Amino acid sequence: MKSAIIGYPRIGTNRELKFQTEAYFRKEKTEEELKQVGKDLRQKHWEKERDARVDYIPSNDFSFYDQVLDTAILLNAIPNRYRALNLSPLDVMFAMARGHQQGDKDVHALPMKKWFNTNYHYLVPELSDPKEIKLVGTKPFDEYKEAKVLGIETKPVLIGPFTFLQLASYQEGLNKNAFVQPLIKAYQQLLHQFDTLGTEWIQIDEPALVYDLTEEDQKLFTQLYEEILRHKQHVNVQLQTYFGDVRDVYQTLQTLPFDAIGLDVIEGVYNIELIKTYGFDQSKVLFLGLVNGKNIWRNNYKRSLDIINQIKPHVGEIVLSSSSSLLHVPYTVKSERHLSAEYVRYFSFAEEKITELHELSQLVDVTDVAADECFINNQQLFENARTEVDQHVRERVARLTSQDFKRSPSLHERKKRQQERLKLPLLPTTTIGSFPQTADVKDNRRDFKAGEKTADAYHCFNKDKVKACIKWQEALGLDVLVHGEYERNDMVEYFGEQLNGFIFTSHAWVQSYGTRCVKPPIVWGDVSRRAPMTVDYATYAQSLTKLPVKGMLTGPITIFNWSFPREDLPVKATVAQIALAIREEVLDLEEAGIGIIQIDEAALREKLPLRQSDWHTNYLDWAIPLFRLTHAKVKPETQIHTHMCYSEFTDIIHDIDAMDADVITFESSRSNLELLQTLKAVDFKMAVGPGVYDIHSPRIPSVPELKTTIEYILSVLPIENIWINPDCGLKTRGEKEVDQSLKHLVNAIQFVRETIVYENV
Ligand SMILES: Nc1nc2c(c(=O)[nH]1)N[C@@H](CNc1ccc(C(=O)N[C@@H](CCC(=O)N[C@@H](CCC(=O)N[C@@H](CCC(=O)O)C(=O)O)C(=O)O)C(=O)O)cc1)CN2
Ligand code: MET
Ligand SMILES: [Zn+2]
Repeated sequence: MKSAIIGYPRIGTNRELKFQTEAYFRKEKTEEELKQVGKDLRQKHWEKERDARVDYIPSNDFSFYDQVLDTAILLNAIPNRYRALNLSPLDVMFAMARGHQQGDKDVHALPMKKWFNTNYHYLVPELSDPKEIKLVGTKPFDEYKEAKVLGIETKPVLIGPFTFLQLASYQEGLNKNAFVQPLIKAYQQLLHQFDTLGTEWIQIDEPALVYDLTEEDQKLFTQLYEEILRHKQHVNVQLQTYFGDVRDVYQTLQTLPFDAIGLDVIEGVYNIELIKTYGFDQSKVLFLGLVNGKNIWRNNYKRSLDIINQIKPHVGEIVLSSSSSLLHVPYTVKSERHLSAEYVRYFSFAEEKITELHELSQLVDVTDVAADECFINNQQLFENARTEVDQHVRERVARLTSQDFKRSPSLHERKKRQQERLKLPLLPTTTIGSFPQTADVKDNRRDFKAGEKTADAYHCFNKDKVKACIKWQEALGLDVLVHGEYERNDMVEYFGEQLNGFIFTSHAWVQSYGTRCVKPPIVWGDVSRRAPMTVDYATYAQSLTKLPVKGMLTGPITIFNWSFPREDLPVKATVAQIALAIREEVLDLEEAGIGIIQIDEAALREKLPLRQSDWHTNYLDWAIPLFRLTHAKVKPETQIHTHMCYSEFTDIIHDIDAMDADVITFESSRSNLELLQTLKAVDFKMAVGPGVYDIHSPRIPSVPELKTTIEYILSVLPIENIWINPDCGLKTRGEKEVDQSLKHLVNAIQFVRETIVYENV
């Protein structure tokens, strides 16, 4: 059997691409130098895959920022405001990704959204003129040729037109339909050009097929591919899906003239049923995704061989594949020099996964598998239960009763008591928690972790930062302060490092967006709290000021969703354990006199099942109560905040309300505050802080634009329910940017407050 992968990570084993790109942003590297870094990385990856004997090696899976943005540019979907900047193509791309502000030029970045149910973010293409949509780029051809020169035949990867249309945004008055014909033409040309190049295979990714599809969606999909494939000649076309099953179009896929279909049988377990029930066109190749592209555990060869054997009778040729792109896992366990071998042998990152694929593809053809050394070694990992059980934690979870999940008194009553205690002004201003993680902050942590600095010196430095941060916020005139999160490498990893049951890595970076990466901790065993995790810094910060300082925690759903989960325990069981640990922390903060506690659930929306029928039963029905578990026992006068990064929760607004926090802040500036109308429509009760500017871009918002935003918010929601804040934490920004942006924010709010007072006289 042959093997394939859908895509490989691209940030570099040591995040070379991140560091070089950021250096380019700072103008310390030239365009040529940056392009060379990309070229070297591509070569390294192709050679690695070739040496691991991957039969179908992807190309065009590389990107300097994001593959959806690349696709938009390939198809000429570049809004005029970016063209008008008169920048080089590379800088136009970065302007679309990050915004651009220089002299009198000032454009926002495109909106950024979650890539399906992952922590990766893509830029939302903006479609405004069907006449403009055409194949203008050459990236897929260039990278194919680049590999060819190295003697490597690759399979170029493209995002398909159906997914592209589903993910794009449309100018008023336009919708998908207007863009169907130009897209068909562009993809026909793509195929034709690959024919000319003699390319053997291309892979067209259509992950949007795993959503619930309406009849109209299904028609659109069929129409697109009937036309695109009508004049297909030499190049073989593989239609690739991932992150779920394709129940709505399974039979359509069989009848369309694809040469291969790629199905994920990890998240899309139901695909196995579909194959067994409806069969599989024998003239097509099945790319069978059974090495998990999103988790980091070794593949269980016995289970994989079982799946292959179940499917084999129904299918012609099978190629073994990853279940998704390997973009979502780190590079290699070889970089983990500090983790004990006892752990490491259970892990498989991208490099190990391509080896697993090769081993599996060999094992399929072995007659006596049970006697095969490679198989035996693999099975040893799965024979004995891996972890000990923490009986104490399991009992605590089992003993929870409905009272543990219910906060009283009512929100309305709490609001009065909290206002008596906090005495906040109208339209209170605050920030989301983190302040810039400048080089000195990171160096301090690096020195400490490398053993070059004592714990005392490490914390001393951080406390000085906290002190300066409090003074800074007081000078700015903010109302509710934060300590700045200087002691945290990341809002999830920090807690992972301190909780029993988690292990953490030193180099296992995964791209989150652009040059930003995360190092998700790994859930190894049962989770519990060893000791208070945040109380020291919180009380220290509060001791420096009379203004309230928010205690800052990450919620259990987000800690879980941004970790690599264990697979031997139901998800909700692990989340319940984390929730108990966070509850202890919440109560300790309250006990220490912290009056406002923020429990971030930035990732709540992310793992909402892709199919609506699963939303409640598989997720919200336990996730929302487990959030309440963390704060249900606090006093009425303790104010609970939560924060969410991605505000697409119109559909689940009642579930958000049921979290029963007192205040929620959320990202909204890149999505034009669309959520506000929903909040108004459902008479949302919690106080809300809709982010008034986008912190993911270095662009500084002006006072007039902030005023306009605030006035708009005031026109929709009741004034006594509104908080004013940026849309997320400030850790990725520079100090100067933050200072200016927050000055503008305070300036704008002072003006608005004065006009309101004036109008009310
Ligand atoms: N887990 C998670 N997911 C999230 C978010 C988030 O905050 N956390 N936010 C949303 C947006 N995504 C984001 C993801 C990453 C970052 C981010 O800033 N990441 C940092 C890394 C943060 C970190 O863990 N830093 C470490 C490591 C620092 C470091 O770079 N160390 C060097 C050595 C020091 C040096 O010389 O630079 C190294 O390891 O090589 C630390 O501070 O300790 C980055 O990519 O730059 C921001 C937003 C959605 N998903
Ligand atoms: C990604 S959500 C971030 C929340 C966190 N408190 C911060 O400000 O960084
Ligand atoms: Zn956020």
